[in-house]
Amino acid sequence: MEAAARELLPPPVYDFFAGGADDENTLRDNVSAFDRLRLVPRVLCGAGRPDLPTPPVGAMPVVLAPTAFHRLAHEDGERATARAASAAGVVMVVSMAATVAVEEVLDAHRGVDPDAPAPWFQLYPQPDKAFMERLVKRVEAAGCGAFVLSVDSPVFGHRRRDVRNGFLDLPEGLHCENLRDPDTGAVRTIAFDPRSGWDCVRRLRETTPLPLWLKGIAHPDDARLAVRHGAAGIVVSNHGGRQLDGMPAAIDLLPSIVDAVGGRIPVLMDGGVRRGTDVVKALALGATAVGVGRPVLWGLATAGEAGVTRMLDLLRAEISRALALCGVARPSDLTRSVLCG
Ligand SMILES: Cc1cc2nc3c(=O)[nH]c(=O)nc-3n(C[C@H](O)[C@H](O)[C@H](O)COP(=O)(O)O)c2cc1C
Ligand SMILES: CCCCC(=O)C(=O)O
Repeated sequence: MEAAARELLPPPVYDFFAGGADDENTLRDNVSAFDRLRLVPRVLCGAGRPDLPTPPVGAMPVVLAPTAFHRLAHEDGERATARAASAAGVVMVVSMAATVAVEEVLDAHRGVDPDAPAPWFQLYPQPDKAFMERLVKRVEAAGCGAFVLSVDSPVFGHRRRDVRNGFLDLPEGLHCENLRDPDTGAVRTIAFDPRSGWDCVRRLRETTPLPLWLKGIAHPDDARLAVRHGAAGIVVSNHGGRQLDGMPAAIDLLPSIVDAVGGRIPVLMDGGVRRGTDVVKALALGATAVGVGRPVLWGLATAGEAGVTRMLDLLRAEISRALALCGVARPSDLTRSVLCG
């Protein structure tokens, strides 16, 4: 699907989606680290056909990671993504930098299956606290089920492809609709705030009763702090290799964080998940579920809603087959013993 999307997208847009920070070492490692892990199945387990539902996320152990600017991939943008997520019963994490307003994304989602798990909403900490509070209330009113605070972006990563391509602003007509002022119609820009600290988490928890996840946790000490600050869960992530180049692959960060959390809250991971066997490996290392970022964009670029649906169908079939081949009945039954060494 990536190859097909690359044919269709303007090269600077493909590069913005595909690229990572600086030398892209972390970007490449996210994928290759999965390939270095090997699975050792058990036989004659009599596990039957696997059952994929995965609380607290959805119909399978996969969520759609928040990615910016879906209308760069397809005219319908986040509406198309939401319809595919709704049909599949998986959680879509709507980016703060979505190019469709959260109310319209939620309408599209409800239009397919009103009983599907509600989308979650991703936030970057903003220095303007009054604005943050208004946005949180707006997102609650729209019907999102949780917030995901991305804590890995005190400044924006340095993406050399974008610098080379002069890819700085959204093209004419596309805007971050969640940052539009309802009174003036003006759209503000997303701030990346190096002064934000744990008080931002405290404040958000006081602002909303919805579960608050922290995304971009890499250090076990931060995982413990997240638990202490009442996070509903964490997402182990290096932002798809787009922030600090030189970080370990996300899958290699996972085990020590799972150990630090000790089962107190669910741990998700994202970065480099491309196959059902990658999902199995992450779950074996203690993740409750995984996020996929770029695969959603490739699906969108190739065929809009149908492309995202196709991507999710492929993943679902691969997860189911991999679980069956490992002799495991459900995602939560996976343990480290299925991994070699
Ligand atoms: C084009 C693009 C845009 C992204 N935009 C956001 C964003 O707005 N907010 C956020 O928290 N993460 C963002 N991410 C990071 C993803 O949520 C996720 O961590 C990453 O894509 C996972 O890696 P994968 O693409 O290898 O699956 C973005 C990633 C990409 C590739
Ligand atoms: C202004 C949001 C840009 C999102 C993005 O590119 C990323 O988070 O990687």
